[in-house]
Amino acid sequence: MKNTPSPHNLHSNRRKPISNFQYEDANNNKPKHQRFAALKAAVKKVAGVFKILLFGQREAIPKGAAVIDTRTNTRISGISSSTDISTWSDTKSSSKFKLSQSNNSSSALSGVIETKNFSYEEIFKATEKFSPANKIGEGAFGTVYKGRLGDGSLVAVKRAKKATYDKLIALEFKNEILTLSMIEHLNLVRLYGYLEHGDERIIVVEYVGNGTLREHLDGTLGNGLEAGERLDIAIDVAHAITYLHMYTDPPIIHRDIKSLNILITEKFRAKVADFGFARLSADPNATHISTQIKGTAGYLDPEYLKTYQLTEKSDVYSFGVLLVELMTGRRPIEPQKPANERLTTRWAMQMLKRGDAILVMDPKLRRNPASTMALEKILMLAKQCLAPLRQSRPSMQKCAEILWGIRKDFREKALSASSTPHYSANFPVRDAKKTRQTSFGIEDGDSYKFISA
Ligand SMILES: Nc1ncnc2c1ncn2[C@@H]1O[C@H](COP(=O)(O)OP(=O)(O)OP(=O)(O)O)[C@@H](O)[C@H]1O
Repeated sequence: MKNTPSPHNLHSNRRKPISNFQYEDANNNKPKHQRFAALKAAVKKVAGVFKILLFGQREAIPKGAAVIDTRTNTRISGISSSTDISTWSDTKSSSKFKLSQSNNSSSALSGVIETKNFSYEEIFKATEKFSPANKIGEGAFGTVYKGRLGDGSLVAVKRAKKATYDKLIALEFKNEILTLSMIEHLNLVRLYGYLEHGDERIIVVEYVGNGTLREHLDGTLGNGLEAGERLDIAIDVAHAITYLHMYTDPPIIHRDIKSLNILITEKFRAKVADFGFARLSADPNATHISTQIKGTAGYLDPEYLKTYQLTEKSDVYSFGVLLVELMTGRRPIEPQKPANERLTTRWAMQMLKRGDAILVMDPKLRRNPASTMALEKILMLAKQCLAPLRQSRPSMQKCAEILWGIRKDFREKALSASSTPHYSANFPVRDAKKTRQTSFGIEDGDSYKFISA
């Protein structure tokens, strides 16, 4: 085994929760000037943590980092002048492949998180010989297993299909690894390592243990998501995509934002997964002309479909579809519904225009002034994201800001309503059925409290 960091080591530099900042109490007995210095340091620290929370843990990846695109004939596409598949050293004989820089081959690829080259034995052991009992999912890429590494950490092991292993899968595999290796953010699934060995292609990522957003919306998992939780999930996803668009260099376009690719933590927060289709753009100002379209039906930006030009605003469009999913609980395309309801976004937008937004609200959501207000405002944001012209769509950062405002109003309304006698708000409450604290939807550590303050 190589002397590379374990997943535990990789996390060793993780921030401390803000609740650890006990500066006021701890410094009460100190002289005034010391208290002031401590206060100043703490304020600086909090500001730093705020930046990290909002924008992820990494500084921007330096220019010149490897650029990759996928070229396929079926699912993936996107050939552009700025992409360069040759940045991969794809040696079949090697049990692993290397990352190299497109512009600067002299130095290691900085801005790329350290990952581990797992051995086949390690993975075999971690998944108990790829036991069907450990299978947690299946996608176009292959099968996903839950695994436990030697140090006890839980991981998700994505094993490419062998039967259909071809250039397409190879490109998707490399694309996902390269993209994941450049990002580190609380709301993005983290890469631990990979393995390329013979005809095996395996990606090892952080295990996120509470299913996909789609499963929660369908009710096949959990007890249903409340309005506050849906709002938190929307904000988490907005943060993740903002980070991809604005705080990585080159910017990353995810290209497959959908409820199936949003993983939910035990504390009902969201992590964006599945970077098989992601596009790294070397020049954010360049117009990328794809020869083929990639993405998922129902989420695809109509302007991208029409012009083959891919920009960050295609993710914004898909995010708009996701917002409608979150509010209605429905999938983007519902073939079983009456004709006027089959395209969920069109139906929802028509109802919003008519002033009947309440009619599209997920029947699983409790109706009260706070949730109906949030519904209307979120649908109004979705409408902007779904604008036919990409210039009219907001940036992901703007989406996040609007959502913060909605969450603030939602909380205030819910709090004032809950203090009214005989009023049964769904928020904040201790939900006995779910035995989870839904107060403010803040469950993933105190850090979230700070962000929303
Ligand atoms: N990190 C993870 N933690 C827990 N479960 C996961 C994880 N990654 C994937 N899964 C599960 O496996 C399923 C398939 O994963 P994923 O969508 O990444 O595979 P894929 O082959 O890349 O899919 P796609 O068809 O979208 O390309 C997910 O829907 C989810 O249920």
